[in-house]
Amino acid sequence: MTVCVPSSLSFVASCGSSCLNSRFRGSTVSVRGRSYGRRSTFGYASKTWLAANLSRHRVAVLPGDGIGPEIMNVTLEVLRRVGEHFHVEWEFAEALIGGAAIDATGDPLPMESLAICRSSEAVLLACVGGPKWDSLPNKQRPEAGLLRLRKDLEAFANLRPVRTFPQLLDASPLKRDLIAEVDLIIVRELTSDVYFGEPRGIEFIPEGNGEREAYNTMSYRESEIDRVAKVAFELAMSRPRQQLCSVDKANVLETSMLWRSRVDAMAAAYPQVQLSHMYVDNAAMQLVRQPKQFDVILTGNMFGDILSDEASMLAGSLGMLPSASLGNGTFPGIYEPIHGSAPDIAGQNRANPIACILSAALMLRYSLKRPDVADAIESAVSAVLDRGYRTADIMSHGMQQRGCIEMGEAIVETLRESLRAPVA
Ligand SMILES: NC(=O)c1ccc[n+]([C@@H]2O[C@H](COP(=O)([O-])OP(=O)(O)OC[C@H]3O[C@@H](n4cnc5c(N)ncnc54)[C@H](O)[C@@H]3O)[C@@H](O)[C@H]2O)c1
Ligand SMILES: CC(C)[C@H](C(=O)O)[C@@H](O)C(=O)O
Ligand SMILES: [Mg+2]
Repeated sequence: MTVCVPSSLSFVASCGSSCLNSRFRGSTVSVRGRSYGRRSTFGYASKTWLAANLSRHRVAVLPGDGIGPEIMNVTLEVLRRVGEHFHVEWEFAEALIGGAAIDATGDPLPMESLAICRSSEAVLLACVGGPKWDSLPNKQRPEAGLLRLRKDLEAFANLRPVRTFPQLLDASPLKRDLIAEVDLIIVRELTSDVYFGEPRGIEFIPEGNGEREAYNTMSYRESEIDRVAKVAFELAMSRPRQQLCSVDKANVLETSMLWRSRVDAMAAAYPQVQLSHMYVDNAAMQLVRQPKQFDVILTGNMFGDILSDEASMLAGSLGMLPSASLGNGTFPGIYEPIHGSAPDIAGQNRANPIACILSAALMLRYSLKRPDVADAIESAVSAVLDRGYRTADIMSHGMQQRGCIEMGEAIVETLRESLRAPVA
């Protein structure tokens, strides 16, 4: 099976293609009788050069709820800036999801949104949910729209990289030495487990004097375990340490027992990978005791959800962690920060847009095959942190606090400065 993961890794992936843009309509300019291509901020490029180097990408943009529109606006500005420099023409196809979609259509994932996502090369999503919709029946909640999107696009492998920025070591409540140079990645299964298992429900117990019982089903098929385990093994192969820790609860749960046996069986095909297993309760503790012991962590949907929020504190904040949700290449990948809609700070210009911006960088790297552009964005984020700019969630002594918009402007400005030279 082909798995849709970074082309920079040692195996092939197909996540939608970048296409040469024959429709580009930039103005041409004439200098001393010679006709040149479109004048960019940075200089002139020949028509032939432009024809060969222009790319046009259609991206579904789903701002969602709460801080979603704020961080998405900033992220799109960053993409526009790098687009100008690298001659990437964007088609941002905006679509509704979550509470915003419920308010407009009654459905957290309208058919039209799904069609827009399916017809795009990648999906860039901010976050969904909020107290306004918390009392709706489960299937009508904003979160149900997100889960349906992941399932419909068969995005079964959710990659959640956790890297500490050296500039943010004091932003974490954990000790500097403990978190310096953490570089791990959680591969979270995303379309099965107790999130999707049937039966599920809340019912009155027969003869229970009005008492209700709620139940969910944790289930995994072998094929579901195998396909995500393969992603994790391949990823581990591509990394210098080549270590894989599979996290489960195989001392109690049948799903985990099956999980462990399938992962063990696959290990024979990857002799270079050093495989270990860990129970999830121990893994939660080890992540804060000695996070540098981890390289690639493979785990199920619910354990991965919880462990990744915990791991975000290694990087200083939930507002720092991006993610990529990938399938086998049939459908576009979904790129989303791991955090939620942060209703407590929504509408206050206090959100950290970096997780969303870094998710856009992952999109460029994985789906759009533009690691050069992704690098530029990641470097600009790092440079802005070097300058001491911080949103409230990563603020520490002596740094300069900025709002969401100002943080975005600083990143765009940094890109403007660092990308001054024309593309050769
Ligand atoms: N992928 C998603 O869309 C997603 C993920 C998690 C939660 N949710 C939903 O979001 C809503 C709120 O859930 P929650 O409060 O448990 O989790 P949350 O992630 O929204 O917020 C948890 C805490 O982290 C802070 N935070 C999160 N992102 C931040 C950012 N970018 N910058 C600064 N601070 C940030 C929040 O202010 C809050 O204090 C719920 O409706 C939940 O279902 C959605
Ligand atoms: C909102 C919710 C459905 C979602 C999840 O549990 O997958 C979120 O917590 C996440 O981590 O993306
Ligand atoms: Mg979560």
